[in-house]
Amino acid sequence: MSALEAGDAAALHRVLAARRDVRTGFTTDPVDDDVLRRVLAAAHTAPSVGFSQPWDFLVLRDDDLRAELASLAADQRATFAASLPAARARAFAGLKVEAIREAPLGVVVTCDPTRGGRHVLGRQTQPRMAAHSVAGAVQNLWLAARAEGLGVGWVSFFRERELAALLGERVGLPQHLEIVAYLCLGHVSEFAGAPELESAGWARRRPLEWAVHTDTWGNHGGGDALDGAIEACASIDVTEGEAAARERLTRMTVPPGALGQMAEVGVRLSGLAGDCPPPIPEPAVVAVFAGDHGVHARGVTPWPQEVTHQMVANFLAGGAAVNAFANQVGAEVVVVDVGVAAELDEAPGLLPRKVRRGTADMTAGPAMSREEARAALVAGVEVARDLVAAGNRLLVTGDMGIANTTASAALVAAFTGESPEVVTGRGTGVHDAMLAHKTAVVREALELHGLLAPDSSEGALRSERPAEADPLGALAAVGGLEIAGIAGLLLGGAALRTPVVVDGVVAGAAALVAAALAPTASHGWLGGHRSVEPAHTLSLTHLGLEPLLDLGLRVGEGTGALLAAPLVAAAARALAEVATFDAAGVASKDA
Ligand SMILES: O=C(O)c1ccc[n+]([C@@H]2O[C@H](COP(=O)([O-])O)[C@@H](O)[C@H]2O)c1
Ligand SMILES: Cc1cc2nc[nH]c2cc1C
Repeated sequence: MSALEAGDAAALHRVLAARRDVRTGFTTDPVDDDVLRRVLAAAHTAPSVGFSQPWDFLVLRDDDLRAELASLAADQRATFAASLPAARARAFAGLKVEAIREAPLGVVVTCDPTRGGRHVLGRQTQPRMAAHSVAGAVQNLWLAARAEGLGVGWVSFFRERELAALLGERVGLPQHLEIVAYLCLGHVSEFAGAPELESAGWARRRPLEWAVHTDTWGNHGGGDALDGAIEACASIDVTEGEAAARERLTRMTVPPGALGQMAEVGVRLSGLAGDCPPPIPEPAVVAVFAGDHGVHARGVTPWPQEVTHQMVANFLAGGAAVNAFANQVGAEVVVVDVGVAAELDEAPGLLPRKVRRGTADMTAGPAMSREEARAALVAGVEVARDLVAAGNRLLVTGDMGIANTTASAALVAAFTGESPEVVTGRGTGVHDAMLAHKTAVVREALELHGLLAPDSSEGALRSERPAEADPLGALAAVGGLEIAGIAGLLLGGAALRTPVVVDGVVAGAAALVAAALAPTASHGWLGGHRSVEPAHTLSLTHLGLEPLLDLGLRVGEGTGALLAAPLVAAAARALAEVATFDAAGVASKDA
């Protein structure tokens, strides 16, 4: 008998679903004092650490003061806008982030971290519980306001101490208080059906399943993120979208076939989307997966292993080739540490997902365990999910890992059946003697793990490909953590019907692993460029991917794929924007 009446429970869920963070559409209608009191009373019933009730509510009506607050927020808005990649900045320009002047009331919700003295139950171990309690009060306020038909917008475009100082000066706000929320509150012309940021395409709602872990972290009800991605890839059916694109291409005001490879990219994007025109694949983000390699000890590269983490620092500081190219094409750069040997300091843009500190030497045993290979794949799928939920519509693979062209060559040999002599390349620029040694090391590793195709010395494409039967085993034996992460990104992107641009030889090796795990996933991938590494061309051919660019690049990091990103977007735009012969009144050619 303790549950609410069915109607009351349903009403509660309706309020939860109908609550919006409101930034547009406030009206000038005054808020009735009784209504405001009910809303604040709801906030005051929130749970709090040790029943300390650390909140206070400062109700602001003064127009001049609110105008000053709005100008503080405008400064922070400008700072944020200046930090954004071009495509994001364009989208942000159309978003409203506060209604400080338009809403008739401002409510500053504070937290007194000292309230109750020394012995607040539960706060001595977790001091942040005081502020968390205040956030609970804000949520109560928000829901009660919605039930009363009042809109609330929580504005965080403030530097907290700057806001506190201004409020201290103007209205006597005590300076020992923390400011948890500035809320715009008032009547609204309507409540939107979905969050404004979702409707604007800024971000997407994450499915509940991704957020729920049962018994073990990562178990989302019968499987992990990799299982989920592989299952979702199995249902990719490109037939309708491709057919619609091919049909539209025949009616577009260009001579038949004149769009060349751009048409094929448009067809591919439409196939993946199941629709034509496909969504414009912007904004783009490059995820640079970084890891070290035990095989480095065998002298397969002229560079010291520390260059991996030094280059990661360079990416995060914005000083690498990937940053320059990302700036040029308006993409974001994130770095994912799946296996760098060094400990990395926290930094904006760094996703710490270390599975282990570098792999082991693949010529002495497996580079990693199957569990570790799987964990890095899962990390890649989860990075794809997070980046897509954050609003990205094009994923670009990137890699950093000294000695990873050795691991990539070994994987490409194992998946294509080609010989070590054919697949092994010069990587960062090894000289002839080192190339011969590197090739021998690749052969040794493949032999040790039973991954060498029986007749692979002859160099032709082999029918017997030992890795196909056990892709995870091959990845664990001769792969790399960043290669596994990229394979996960490729699967995660395809699973979400979000195209992924494949970079150089390392991404090519990862794509072979991913395609062996989920063959239909490759419908979601585009060949960004052709690297000079021989293993790259072999993997692209094997996967049926036609590279968009051939610039003689061998940088890695995602550089070549980034340069191709605008071409991918242009292919989608052509399908959306090029008029048909009928619509434009252009005569089609005589039969
Ligand atoms: O992308 C490519 O095709 C490519 C070709 C040669 C080298 N690389 C990069 O160079 C590093 C590995 O080279 P190496 O010689 O140490 O194996 C690694 O960080 C890769 O991103 C990348
Ligand atoms: C300098 C340098 C930059 C790189 N970027 C990707 N791999 C790299 C390897 C080296 C050595």
